[in-house]
Amino acid sequence: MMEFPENQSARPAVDIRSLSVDYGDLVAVSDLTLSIPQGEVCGFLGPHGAGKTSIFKVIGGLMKPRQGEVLIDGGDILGDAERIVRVTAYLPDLVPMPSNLKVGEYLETRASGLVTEKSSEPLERVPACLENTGLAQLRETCCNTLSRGQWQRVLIAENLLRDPRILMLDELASGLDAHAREEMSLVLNRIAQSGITVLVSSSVLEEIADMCTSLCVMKHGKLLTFGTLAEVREALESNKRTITVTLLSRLEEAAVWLGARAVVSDLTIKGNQLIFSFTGSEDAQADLLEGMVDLGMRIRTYEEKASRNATSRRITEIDRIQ
Ligand SMILES: Nc1ncnc2c1ncn2[C@@H]1O[C@H](COP(=O)(O)OP(=O)(O)OP(=O)(O)O)[C@@H](O)[C@H]1O
Repeated sequence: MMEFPENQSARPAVDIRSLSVDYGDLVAVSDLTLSIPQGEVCGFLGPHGAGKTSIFKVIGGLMKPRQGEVLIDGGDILGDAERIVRVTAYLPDLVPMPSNLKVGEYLETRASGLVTEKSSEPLERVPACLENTGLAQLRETCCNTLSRGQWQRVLIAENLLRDPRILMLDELASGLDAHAREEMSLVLNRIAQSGITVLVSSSVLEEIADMCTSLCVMKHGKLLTFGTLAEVREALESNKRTITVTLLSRLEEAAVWLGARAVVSDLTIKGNQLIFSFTGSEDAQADLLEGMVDLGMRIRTYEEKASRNATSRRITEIDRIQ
């Protein structure tokens, strides 16, 4: 039988396998497996503490995981510091602005400091990076007069100087208005179309929904769901139900315990009732009830309702999983 060469385009750009990240006893990321195709703008969505930054730091070589692999274009990068520097770029949240440099000067200064195989390369890339981030008109503008969105784009341009394969942007869209988000969306999609895979993190779906081609929803270090916006919406909403538990005692304690479960969201206390949304399998729901009983909670009633109008819900309501 004739053998075909390996299909390069079918290979994921980022292949995360069984990744776990700890800080001492605290598990920040738990057994995460995820494949992201090339050219995606993939949003990592989850509440604070979900593990998003930890994943970016591992991929960017800033910390080592307890276990797992991260394959970029098919090769594991975690043991190869040189390759990590070559193929990944990580832009953390809140990078201060330089006071007195113009945008062009700033990028040229940063490019001159970069060591690559050909030292002239990053400098030569400055005009293209300005163009790709929609900053060509702002080349002569002082950095300290830029809006937050414009400054973020300068930082993206800076990260593109090294021509990475993966660009990771932590909390990129926080504090941007609708117009700035729209500009950012155009820039990120242009970068993705050039073959660079873009990973963006946020705790608010609305901030990144329009700029992402796929979403990875996380909570407590675990992957809840991964897919396109429409798929993620459907998965979350079709599986979501509202549970009302009436307790005879230990209401506050039960609320804290339930609030820490990845499958529970929107928890409210009303009289002696706990009302919350549940997103998970039937087994997970049975486990939850068993856990409450094991903890000694005295349950008088337990009622479940499917979420109403699931398909007509607005995108912003997915935020409630957080
Ligand atoms: N340096 C650290 N030392 C100890 N624990 C840490 C450290 N950094 C993060 N953590 C903990 O690891 C967990 C995951 O944090 P991480 O920053 O990865 O989440 P995140 O989803 O990016 O949150 P945020 O949106 O707040 O940045 C949290 O419980 C956090 O408190």
